[in-house]
Amino acid sequence: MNNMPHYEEQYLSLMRQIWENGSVQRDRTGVGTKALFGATMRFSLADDAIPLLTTKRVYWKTAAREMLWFLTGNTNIRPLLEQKVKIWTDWPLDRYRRETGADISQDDFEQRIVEDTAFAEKWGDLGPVYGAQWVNWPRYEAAENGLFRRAAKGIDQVSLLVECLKNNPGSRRHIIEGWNVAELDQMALPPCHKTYQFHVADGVLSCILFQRSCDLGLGFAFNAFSAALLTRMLASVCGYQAGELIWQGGDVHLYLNHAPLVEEQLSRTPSGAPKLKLLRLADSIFDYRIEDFEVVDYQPQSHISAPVAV
Ligand SMILES: Nc1nc(=O)c2c([nH]1)NC[C@@H]1CN(c3ccc(C(=O)N[C@@H](CCC(=O)O)C(=O)O)cc3)CN21
Ligand SMILES: O=c1ccn([C@H]2C[C@H](O)[C@@H](COP(=O)(O)O)O2)c(=O)[nH]1
Repeated sequence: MNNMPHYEEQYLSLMRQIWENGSVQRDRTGVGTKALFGATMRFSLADDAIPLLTTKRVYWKTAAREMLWFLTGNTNIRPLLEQKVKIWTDWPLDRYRRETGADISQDDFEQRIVEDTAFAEKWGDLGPVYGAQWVNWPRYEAAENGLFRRAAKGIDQVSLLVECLKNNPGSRRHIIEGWNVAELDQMALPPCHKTYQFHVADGVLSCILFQRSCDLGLGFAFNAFSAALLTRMLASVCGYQAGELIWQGGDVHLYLNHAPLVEEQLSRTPSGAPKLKLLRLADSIFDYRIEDFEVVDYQPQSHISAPVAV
């Protein structure tokens, strides 16, 4: 064993700092948070290292399925539910209950989305969130009489990024941006992990993720894993090694009703060095499948459940 602090110590010390010194905020959800503004964590991605939390089990396949769904450009929760991924159900369900007054259970709502195509189209869409902006950022072109119309195909930031990483590695413009100001009001939630910037140095690809708002108890574990996975997929299709994930948070918070999670997690000690294996080199960033990913040497402590603030 070496004497380097475990990568997860950064996470636990940020959690402790927020819990002890964060400012109490009345937030949008009404739950209330303790928050701190501005934080950075750095995680190595070299030699298949992956920033998975070890002080609780993280269902990384859920996060990987979500990332693959972003890359398809789909914004409907139906393909997620078909894979039993339920992390986005609360928002459409909330809207359905509000707009119809129906008293439907989450299970029944999810089943209806999977079985009824028309229902899924009407009630399962999140609006132009991540995937829509990543691979189909809307463009407008001049039409008759000085009017404009939406072009059939939007801008595929992901494909452009791959080309740019391969052909112009020294660029300082390797960015995927989710914050489309003109469409924020149509989104179920404005993007949290809003800006990804990549950097190539000596054949090594690194990523900075800027996350404007971070639910440190629940969302972070997914966001860090997903960003690392995206970096690994990009490195692989571009022929680079993966270097580092630098995570930067704006409003980083702990929901006040996460006290049991926070206290339990802060009592635990991180251990081990999980690795993410990409089992196949895909032809394109869009060709990866969940079966292509394997995590080894991951022996986390038990899962800690916590309520999600809607
Ligand atoms: N308050 C809040 N926190 C979030 O992290 C979050 C949102 N809202 N809204 C949009 C998405 C949805 N995300 C979510 C939602 C739920 C879980 C969650 O419940 N995770 C559990 C179980 C995961 C599973 O079933 O696989 C966990 O313990 O990690 C995680 C991320 C991330 N985002
Ligand atoms: O990927 C995600 C998505 C969402 N979150 C969290 C951060 C906040 O707690 C809420 C979003 O609420 P806003 O009022 O829009 O900030 O969801 C996350 O951590 N990661």
